[in-house]
Amino acid sequence: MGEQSDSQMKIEKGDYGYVLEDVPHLTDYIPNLITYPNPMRFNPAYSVVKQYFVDCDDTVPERVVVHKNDPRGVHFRRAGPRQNVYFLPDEVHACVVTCGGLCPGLNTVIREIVCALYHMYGVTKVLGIDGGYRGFYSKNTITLTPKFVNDIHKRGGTILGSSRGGHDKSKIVDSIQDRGINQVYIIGGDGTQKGAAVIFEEIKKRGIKAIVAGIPKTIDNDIAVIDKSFGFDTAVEEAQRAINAAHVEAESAENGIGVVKLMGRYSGFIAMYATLASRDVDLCLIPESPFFLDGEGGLLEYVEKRLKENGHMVIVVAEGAGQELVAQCNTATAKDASGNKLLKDVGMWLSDNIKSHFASKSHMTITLKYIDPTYMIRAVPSNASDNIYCTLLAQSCVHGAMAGFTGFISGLVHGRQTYIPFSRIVDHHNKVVITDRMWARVLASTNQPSFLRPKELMEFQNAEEEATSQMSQLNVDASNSSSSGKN
Ligand SMILES: Nc1ncnc2c1ncn2[C@@H]1O[C@H](COP(=O)(O)OP(=O)(O)O)[C@@H](O)[C@H]1O
Ligand SMILES: O=P(O)(O)OC[C@H]1O[C@](O)(COP(=O)(O)O)[C@@H](O)[C@@H]1O
Ligand SMILES: [Mg+2]
Repeated sequence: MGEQSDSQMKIEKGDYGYVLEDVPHLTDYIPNLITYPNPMRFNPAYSVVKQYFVDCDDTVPERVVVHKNDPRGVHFRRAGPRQNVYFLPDEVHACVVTCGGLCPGLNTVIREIVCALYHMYGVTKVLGIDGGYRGFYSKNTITLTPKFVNDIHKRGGTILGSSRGGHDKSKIVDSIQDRGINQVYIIGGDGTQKGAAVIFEEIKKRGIKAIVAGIPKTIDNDIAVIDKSFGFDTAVEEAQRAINAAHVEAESAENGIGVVKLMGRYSGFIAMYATLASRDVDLCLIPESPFFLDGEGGLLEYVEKRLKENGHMVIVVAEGAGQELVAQCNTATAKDASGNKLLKDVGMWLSDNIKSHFASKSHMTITLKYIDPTYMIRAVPSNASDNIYCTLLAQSCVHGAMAGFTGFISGLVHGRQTYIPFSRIVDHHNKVVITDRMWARVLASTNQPSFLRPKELMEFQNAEEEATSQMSQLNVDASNSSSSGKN
């Protein structure tokens, strides 16, 4: 664990500032590989589709809102089946592993990888790795067939099990080599994909003809570049049940307060979208937006005001919100087996603080109910729209592997399936931008104060401006260095 991959970015430049951030291919390190016609050509379901195969030059832009004279900017390779493949069906020995925290849709992704391999490419050797990365070297494998995975998308969790920690590069690659595995499908979040990048580098170093392909997973929806992560829709939907319960409890008591804690370690996407969807929330707290409790303009003043106005209120708090405040009264820090910081329970802390604030106010008795549905949300099966999304991600991943691409994740960019290099998603977390329109919509819907003093607001706006200008500069640089044409 904790190793860095040393993968060099594969960049191709074109006219008008066009940049392709490409993904590695088996032929980068194994020359003269034989190709075969894609077996889908002979599949009655797909052979009727006009232009079913993706043109090898198709790419997808990272930015779609542009000005007239902007350079064309960064692009990713479009995912999908290719005319030719680098594996014969009988030659493929695939495996699937799930790592990190649970997320709705894991089973659907497993199911669809197995079914795509079997039904689209005629592959019949697919193994499940039991219990995350450590399962490669410490557990027996599970044979995966379409029959075995037939119903699993209706269940939450992962039939393969998952874990944190246990990433031992040499043991994992030894196991891949010893078993003759040549397609490794790795489903997991940023930590998992860092581990996948390390495995890819080692496989390349050993010169093995084996693909490493990732499917990004996190319920927090904070993976960079992609439109959204699978399971996020389901999580937002499921969060409504908790918010509804909090609202019912709050409404039924005099000065009732319902507090709901939702997941979001570094980002408040679930809290933000669940709040916007619900319309019953009066206060939404996320890690990206600082707040304070006491004094003028503080959270407790707002709670008091809202109760006086409305007689009840609902608060949604993301687990990573206000951690610096919680840490002031509880400084112990611990990490999980993967090295992620373990968070303090902000929901409990907030509830205690609200209760003790009102305990000293005899004229205002409150009833506060704290609901922590986090693991209940994570454990549900994916909803219909996530099921379709998981299917497309899994199929794209299999197409990419059969076409010989490796060291990539499949992800949706502006509604198109793409192949993205590991390095683009592991070094950066998406965050809610609190100077953006979406957060403004939340503030408008809850009517909560922003808790930002003018100086803090200026700092946020400046940071945002700087990030935007850095992005523009990157595009100008890309444009300048490629103005001489393709290289
Ligand atoms: N920098 C890293 N290098 C190699 N493996 C890592 C790295 N970070 C995390 N991992 C491994 O990835 C797996 C999942 O990581 P974790 O952070 O728990 O979840 P997630 O993938 O959801 O972010 C664990 O088995 C962990 O050991
Ligand atoms: O209790 P666990 O299993 O460590 O999971 C808690 C964490 O998992 C998450 O749901 C998602 O994290 P990962 O994407 O890294 O798995 C976080 O929101 C949460 O902090
Ligand atoms: Mg993570």
